[in-house]
Amino acid sequence: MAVQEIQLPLIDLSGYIDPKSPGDRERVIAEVRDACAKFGFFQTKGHGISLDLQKGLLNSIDTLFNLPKEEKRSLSFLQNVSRRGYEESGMSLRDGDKLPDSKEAFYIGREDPVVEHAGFYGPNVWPPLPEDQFRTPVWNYYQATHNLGSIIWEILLQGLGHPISVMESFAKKPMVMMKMIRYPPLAATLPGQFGVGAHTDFGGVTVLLQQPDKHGLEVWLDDKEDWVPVKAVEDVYVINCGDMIMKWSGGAYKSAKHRVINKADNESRLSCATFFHGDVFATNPLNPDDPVKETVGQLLIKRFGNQFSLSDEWKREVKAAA
Ligand SMILES: O=C(O)CCC(=O)C(=O)O
Ligand SMILES: [Fe+2]
Repeated sequence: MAVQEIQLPLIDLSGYIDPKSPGDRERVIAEVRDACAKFGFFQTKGHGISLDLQKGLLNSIDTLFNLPKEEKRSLSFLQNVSRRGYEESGMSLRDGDKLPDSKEAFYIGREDPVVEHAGFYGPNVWPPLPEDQFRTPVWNYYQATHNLGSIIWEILLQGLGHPISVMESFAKKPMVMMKMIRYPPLAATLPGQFGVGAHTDFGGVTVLLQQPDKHGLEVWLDDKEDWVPVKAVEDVYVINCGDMIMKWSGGAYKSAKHRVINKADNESRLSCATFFHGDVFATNPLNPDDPVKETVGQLLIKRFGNQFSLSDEWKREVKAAA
């Protein structure tokens, strides 16, 4: 089948970030709209995130996951009310999957000094590594992808005819979670086990960095009824829309199923996904007239409520604020 030759659109964002002539921005807005309508995914260059930041982040992820198992376990995200910290291999199992994900992950988010809204906002967990080896490069990178996520949201809003100003009320204090991931070599996974099993992303915009040449991501294309590999190319990001965007855009933008199988027998694979959701109490920015006033927080709880045993306090607060 020719399916292997299908490539996701590659969009140069510099036309939007740093337009050189009239019409550049409109062109990028149209390209992003078409890609998200057709695939829910695209690849991008000209995104404004320096290679130094990308390399610094990948080094930090490598250092983190090379810490002794016990040390990593002591940073468990299950002990943290804001779900920041370490997730061990084998802890994620989706309904319908036979085996849990082989990946291990580490989560950070907004750095809020105190826990608020029972855990939507709060401080991060930082591993006991020298600042210049972990916290500084990771935080700098987080801010850069936070910025890129916001730009993509802006573009998506304009693609449906809304002004950029909608972002002001949507993202005053946006929930932006970052997930650093390591996939074990293929030889170390069980037959039939995935790095990350087939899923759609929950929320808003996902900004994904794949370690260069460490292939493994596959996207489901409805019209081909097949999985399409997305090559891991240096300095090329993968952007995709989550379920919240699909719902809020009335299906104009797709949230596509994807999965990861590390293709390398003897080498691990690193990646990092930044999920730009929006303010916990924000409602639909893609259709401000939407009569359903469901908030980002409520949608998050609906999706993860059962999976992640959220505290009742959390659920009550978000309900009360609706
Ligand atoms: O590692 C990747 O390439 C994708 C990860 C992913 O889909 C996710 O964490 O939601
Ligand atoms: Fe995903």
